[in-house]
Amino acid sequence: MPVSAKICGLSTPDTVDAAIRHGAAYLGFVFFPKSPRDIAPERAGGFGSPAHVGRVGVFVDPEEDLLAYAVRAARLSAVQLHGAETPARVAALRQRLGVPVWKAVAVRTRADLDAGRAYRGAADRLLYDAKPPPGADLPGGLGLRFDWSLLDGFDHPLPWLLSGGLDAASVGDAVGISGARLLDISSGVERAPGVKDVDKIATFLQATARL
Ligand SMILES: O=C(O)c1ccccc1N[C@@H]1O[C@H](COP(=O)(O)O)[C@@H](O)[C@H]1O
Repeated sequence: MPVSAKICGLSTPDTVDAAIRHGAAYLGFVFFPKSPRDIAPERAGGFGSPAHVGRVGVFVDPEEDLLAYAVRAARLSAVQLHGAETPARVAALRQRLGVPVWKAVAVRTRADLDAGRAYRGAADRLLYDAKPPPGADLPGGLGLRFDWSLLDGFDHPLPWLLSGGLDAASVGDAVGISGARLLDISSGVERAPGVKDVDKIATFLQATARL
């Protein structure tokens, strides 16, 4: 099975174009004012994309009105919830929004991975990301990794993707150790926080396509 990727935190036409041209399966847009990658829903909606490329909105404990508006304005095909959303809230939002919901699970230990089981029947997919340090400004997009070997042999409750500190140099090990078939990357294709780099996007997607 091929390995595919979501390029997250896009905010300019040239980087959206690079992600599409080099074969990203998903484009990610961050709707979180504290993030250097925050984008207005209407601006994200202005970026065209072919039907086979998904459009994922990243939110952190969002207000329902923002969510519903962003799904429409940015033409989202899925929503990624990266805060402390409970299984009940995830299930309710999934019903209300009518698009698949991905729930981020912050991982440092095996027990953290097990916490994702509570979202079976509520979320469509789990996204395993590194647990941020206490007091971090952001719950994701920090370029931090967790121990990928925790995923080796894990009995996943839902379809899943791997994120956290990926880059072109490490993606082979990340996939080999974790068994991931879908990856999510943000910092690893940037030249500064929030500034995506078209060459890094191309290199990462080319490295992923060779796996
Ligand atoms: O990218 C952000 O700014 C962000 C803000 C709030 C929640 C999640 C965010 N990004 C997600 O973080 C992971 C990992 O990113 P990185 O590759 O380690 O930089 C990824 O899932 C992004 O979707």
